[in-house]
Amino acid sequence: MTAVHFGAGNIGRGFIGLLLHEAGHDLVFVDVNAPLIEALSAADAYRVIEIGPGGRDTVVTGFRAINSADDRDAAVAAVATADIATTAVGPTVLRFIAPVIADALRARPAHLAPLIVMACENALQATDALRAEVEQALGDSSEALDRAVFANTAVDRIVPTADPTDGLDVRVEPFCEWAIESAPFAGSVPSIPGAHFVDELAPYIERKLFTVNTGHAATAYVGRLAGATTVHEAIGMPAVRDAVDAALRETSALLVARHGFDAATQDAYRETALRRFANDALADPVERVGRQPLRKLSRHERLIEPAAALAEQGVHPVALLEVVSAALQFVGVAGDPESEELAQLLARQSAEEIVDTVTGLEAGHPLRPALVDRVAAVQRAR
Ligand SMILES: NC(=O)c1ccc[n+]([C@@H]2O[C@H](COP(=O)([O-])OP(=O)(O)OC[C@H]3O[C@@H](n4cnc5c(N)ncnc54)[C@H](O)[C@@H]3O)[C@@H](O)[C@H]2O)c1
Ligand SMILES: O=P(O)(O)OC[C@@H](O)[C@@H](O)[C@H](O)[C@H](O)CO
Repeated sequence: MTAVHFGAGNIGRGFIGLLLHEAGHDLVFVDVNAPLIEALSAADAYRVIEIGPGGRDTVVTGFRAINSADDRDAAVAAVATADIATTAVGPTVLRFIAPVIADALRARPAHLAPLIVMACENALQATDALRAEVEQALGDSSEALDRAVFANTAVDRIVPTADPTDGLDVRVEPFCEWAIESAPFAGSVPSIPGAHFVDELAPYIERKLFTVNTGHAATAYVGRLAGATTVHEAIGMPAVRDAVDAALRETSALLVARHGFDAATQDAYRETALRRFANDALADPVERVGRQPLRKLSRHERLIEPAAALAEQGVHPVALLEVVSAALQFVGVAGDPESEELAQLLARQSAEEIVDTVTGLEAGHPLRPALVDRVAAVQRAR
């Protein structure tokens, strides 16, 4: 069995690659980072090191690596005969992966079972988004889509920015969860012991995105303004913790109402997330967790989506709006082009325009007046 994984970064090596290896797959990592591909090609093993209470080490073997920027044909050929193709490249990169998968489906031998495609990104319905890009890339040959099964997933494991001295080894938190929707497999789900299959993914991905990622983003944005450099340092500051806790109580109320979670179970899930953020062994920089503020402030992401849904129910999401204000101040971050773009937008556009271009919130939406006020206040303070 062979699995091709796009994106040999933190989650690629430290989570998805590991679980597919443990499921018995030979791995093919596809990436565009030349030094990383060279290092993987020269190695026959790397370690996944769990840091924090209960952590263990695992060795991953049985992989090869392809630089799709240099040898696109090799990437297409690998996917064309693989059993599984996964991605962990970031939601904004999926459109660059799609043409490779499209060409692989065109070339896929007819006798092979459908390719299982799963995007493992922090976004709602990321695999559906990838499928739409693949369909567009296929153009007139869209019948080739039948040679694949597309399944949405929710992935959860904090993997901080790699320490350059670790080489290919990856430091990860002990916790992990990979939920995969079962419906696309029509009763014949693949064997991935580290993952679990669920009838309906929406409750899982929304709970994860609007608890772990909303809380993480809140910790990073509010913490950075308070002078913290890491997530654990930030969550250790009482004022930051209160702000994060308040935002997560708002999203918890939404999740309980929307998906019928037991309130006590959601409370425990929220507390677990806060404990995970406090893992000082991770030393996770606030810049990694806050990265790409424009993506994180977009309409269906971890801040605006729950705030908008609450406003639609007549609830004023005051704590989430505090986090949005902090996110709007994630400017001047070296190596993050979205941080620079945000600064430019704040300088050049009106508050109304920024709400349109950054958050995409509809005209007449009940959250809009408060959001415009928040943007204007951040602009005035600059
Ligand atoms: N790190 C975490 O804690 C974590 C946890 C859960 C989910 N995620 C999600 O996983 C995804 C990846 O995050 P990460 O932290 O591993 O990022 P990362 O930057 O460590 O890895 C991304 C990799 O994708 C590669 N890449 C970029 N463009 C590519 C292309 N066109 N083709 C192939 N590879 C390409 C990069 O070179 C990089 O190696 C994101 O969607 C993120 O939200 C991350
Ligand atoms: O990867 P992002 O940029 O969407 O979000 C940053 C972090 O919140 C995220 O990577 C978490 O560490 C992860 O989602 C935990 O499962």
